[in-house]
Amino acid sequence: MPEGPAAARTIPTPFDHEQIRIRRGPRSGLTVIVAVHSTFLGQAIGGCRLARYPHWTNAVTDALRLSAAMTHKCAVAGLPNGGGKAVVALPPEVTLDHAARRAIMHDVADMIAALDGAYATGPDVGTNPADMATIAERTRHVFCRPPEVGGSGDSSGHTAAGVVAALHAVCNAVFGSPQLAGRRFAILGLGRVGAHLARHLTAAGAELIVTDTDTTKRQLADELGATWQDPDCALQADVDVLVPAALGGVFTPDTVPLLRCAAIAGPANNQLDEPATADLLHERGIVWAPDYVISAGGVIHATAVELHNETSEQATARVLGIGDTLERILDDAKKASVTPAAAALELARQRIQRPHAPRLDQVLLHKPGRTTR
Ligand SMILES: NC(=O)c1ccc[n+]([C@@H]2O[C@H](COP(=O)([O-])OP(=O)(O)OC[C@H]3O[C@@H](n4cnc5c(N)ncnc54)[C@H](O)[C@@H]3O)[C@@H](O)[C@H]2O)c1
Repeated sequence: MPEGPAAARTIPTPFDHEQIRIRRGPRSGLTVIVAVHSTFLGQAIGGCRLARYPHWTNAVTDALRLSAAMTHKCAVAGLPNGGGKAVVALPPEVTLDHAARRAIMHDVADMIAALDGAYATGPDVGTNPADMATIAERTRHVFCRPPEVGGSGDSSGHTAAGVVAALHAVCNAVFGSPQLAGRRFAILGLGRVGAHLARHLTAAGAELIVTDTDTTKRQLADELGATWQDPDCALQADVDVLVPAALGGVFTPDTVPLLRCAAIAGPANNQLDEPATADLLHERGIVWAPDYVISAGGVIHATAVELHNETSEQATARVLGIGDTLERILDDAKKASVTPAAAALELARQRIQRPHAPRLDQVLLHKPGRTTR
């Protein structure tokens, strides 16, 4: 390993985890993965994802990438935390009743408890504050339980608030005005965050195209007077800003040439199939606001309120700071003639140092090879 200042500023790679635990849950029978990417800045945090995967190994890949992105997210947000993620791999055909869901959450909770504070979880795709209350029955390392049991509740409104702050910054950088009124947006995914964004953008006077694979969400589109399109069409919509708010991997060498937007800014985690896709977007003149920068509102709010005892107003002010952070990143990128992705990574680099090499006894089942960077 090289020594000196350059080495000290090296960021952990996506496959450079401190701990990866994979276990078949004794109650649920499902594969549960907990990936702790880094605790260098503090306790690793990141949501618990409950999603369908063709095979549990796909869930491992997801956990590795998502937990690494959480390290970047926390660093850029200025949080004293590292990145982690819990993923439960649901086989495609399985449906869950109440008892099965509790069993899953207790399996997740026991794995978190065994990490002895290295990682704390919160809601993510497929889980909610009530699930966090179930996890809290077996470990205290959990965020966003419902307010009635002492947590800060659903984080999606705060995530959306951070994205809105980022959208103002993007519009300012790309169109010379932070105004959202009259701009055209396409929101891909009308889930918890996407629905908040759709309501906010409509109220701000923006023109909206929306989509979701769940066609029951069309009701919200009708309510808001938004144009409904199917997911493939919406991706190619002729809009000012595309707002990915569903799952990751949307932008690939195949989809980038189809895009007709000026900018992309949305909460979906891991939007690029590979980091190099940021260069393809840049070459097409499309400004990509790095997902981990602008989707940090939920985690910023939850940690401020639940860990640092800040008031909701103080926490909200921090969330809105995402707009300033993105403005700085877009400005740095322009000055250095690099992509916003590269400028964001440099900001993360300045805040993260490479953690100590993992102890072998911490890597219980799986330690993928280090990638070149
Ligand atoms: N909830 C938060 O606070 C938060 C915080 C940070 C990042 N994120 C990320 O934002 C994204 C959305 O989160 P959420 O909490 O709203 O999730 P959600 O599960 O509530 O919503 C996701 C929505 O996307 C839809 N969808 C799935 N595949 C789709 C596709 N191919 N095309 C269009 N729609 C599709 C689903 O039907 C669902 O309505 C996720 O990537 C999540 O990791 C969420």
